[in-house]
Amino acid sequence: MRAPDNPVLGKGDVLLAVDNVSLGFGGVKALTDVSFDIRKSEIRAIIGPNGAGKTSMLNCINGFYYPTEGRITFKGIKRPKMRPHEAARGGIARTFQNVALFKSMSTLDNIMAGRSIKMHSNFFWQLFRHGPAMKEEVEHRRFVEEIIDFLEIQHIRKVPVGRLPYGLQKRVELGRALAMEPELLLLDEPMAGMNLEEKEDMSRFILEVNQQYGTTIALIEHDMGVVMDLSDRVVVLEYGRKIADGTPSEVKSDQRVIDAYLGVAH
Ligand SMILES: Nc1ncnc2c1ncn2[C@@H]1O[C@H](COP(=O)(O)OP(=O)(O)OP(=O)(O)O)[C@@H](O)[C@H]1O
Repeated sequence: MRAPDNPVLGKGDVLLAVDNVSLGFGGVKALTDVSFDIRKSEIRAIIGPNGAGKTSMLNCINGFYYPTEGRITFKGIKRPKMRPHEAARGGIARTFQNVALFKSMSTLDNIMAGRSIKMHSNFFWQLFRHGPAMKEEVEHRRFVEEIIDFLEIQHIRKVPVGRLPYGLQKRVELGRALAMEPELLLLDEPMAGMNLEEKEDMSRFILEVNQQYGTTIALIEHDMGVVMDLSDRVVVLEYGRKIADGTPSEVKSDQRVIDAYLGVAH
């Protein structure tokens, strides 16, 4: 029997399942037979040395790549081939290793751009900011302002993001992803390039998003302190294969994980 299109999942139910996924680029195998799941309302980390296949995995989950083998099931439904914007409409939003914002646009406009995925009125009405579009825009703007308050970025709401320091750009990018009200939020190295204070702020926001809104989060992160503090469960990849999966303390004491990280400068 086919699952309903929008099943109501409770905390701890499997939200996304990755089953035997492999991904190849010509002769290079980025992922080999990887399986794991992400449960509703958890913070799930994906870790591993450089080139382990972490970003490739996120790209499969949000539709940038389609697995060569295996399948991905989201909310109980085997995912058809889908593009990133379709995944976003389905409830999967992400941020990128290198910030991907509209640099000449303000913080507010970048976050509004993320919100546009939720807007229903057609282009004709939006063009004239009239009728249904007007009312809709007011509501969406209110939601975006809430995100701006939540992320404590009121002071930069009108600033073009290209002029902001990197740590703040990362925060705006998080805001844009939150504007999509995702069920699953994918964060690719959310702390990369940040100083200690910025990392603490970002950790706090990630925890608050998870706890206040119940948003399920999967993140790639190299800072092991952050990973161990934030995540409920950790999956470890090495050379495209899964080598461990468990709670932070289980993973930390796993000999294969210790070996994989020996000599790696993270
Ligand atoms: N578009 C692509 N074309 C060819 N090879 C690719 C492509 N994307 C990734 N790869 C290869 O797949 C492997 C996994 O790369 P991936 O970026 O997923 O690793 P990663 O764990 O995210 O690494 P890092 O921590 O350095 O970001 C690497 O060998 C990489 O060179």
